[in-house]
Amino acid sequence: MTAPHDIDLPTAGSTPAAAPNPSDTALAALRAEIDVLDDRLHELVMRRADVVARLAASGIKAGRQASPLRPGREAMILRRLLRRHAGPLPPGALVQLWREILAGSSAMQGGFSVAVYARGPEQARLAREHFGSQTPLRSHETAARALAAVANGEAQVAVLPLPEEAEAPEAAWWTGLDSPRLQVVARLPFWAPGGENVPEALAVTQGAADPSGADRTLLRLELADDRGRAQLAAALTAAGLPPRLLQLRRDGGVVRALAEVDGVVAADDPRLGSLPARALPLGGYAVPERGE
Ligand SMILES: O=C(O)C(=O)C[C@]1(C(=O)O)C=C[C@@H](O)C=C1
Repeated sequence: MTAPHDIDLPTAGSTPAAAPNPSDTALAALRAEIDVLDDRLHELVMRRADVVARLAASGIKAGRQASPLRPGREAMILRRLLRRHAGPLPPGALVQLWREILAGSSAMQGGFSVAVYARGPEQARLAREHFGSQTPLRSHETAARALAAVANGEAQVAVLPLPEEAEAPEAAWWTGLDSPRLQVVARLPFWAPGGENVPEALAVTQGAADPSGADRTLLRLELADDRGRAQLAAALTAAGLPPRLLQLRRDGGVVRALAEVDGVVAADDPRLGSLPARALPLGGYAVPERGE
């Protein structure tokens, strides 16, 4: 026998429980699916961080370079992921997710901060997006000050504007870059939608970049005589270093050129010896990815 209070009888005037709305049920089911996937993703992100911690603790990288940053390796990771990427998530969102992960990985390996000299808010934003939302970023009044912060170990990376031919002598930071101590190691942004004129910047650290498999080098050329751009381009091409870009400056009596060439060119590369100029590699970067 059931006790009377166990029987669920509708009482006069009460309304029956509302049937669940089918769209609410569907929403709850999809959100439950998302929760399961978020847990899995989180698990993997934590496992990845454990591997980076093991890498850092092993000391394998110790002493090789002042900064934990390996832009070439990061470029290889991002290129591989972009190649396998499919589905509706925009590639820019994929890259930004990994930029946060990679920045967090660098921070885990010791102090990691960035000195920024930006000509405008867009370049400052590039630094923030590339080095993640959590990385300490400090703005400097001049490129020289941002470089000094890296040279004295206050920061691990300087983010500086891409050189422009017509800029003032004090803005042309590359003319005095203390290479090979300080070198260009990355070009920002690594990924951007194609077909747009994107603002860009260069990153400088102590020591050289690690090659990524598709790289470019910046060469500083100091010319003994004032030869023209076409002549210099021809000499570079004849040496096996056809320039993708060539900026020429005449500051006081000194003629300097900045050339961007394909591949990784070291200071002892024999091709540099045949040039009609003193040539010094200023570092280089992984060729940035520009979307369709
Ligand atoms: O491969 C390394 O050297 C790492 O430190 C790991 C890692 C990563 O998280 O994948 C982190 C930072 C570097 O800039 C590159 C890669």
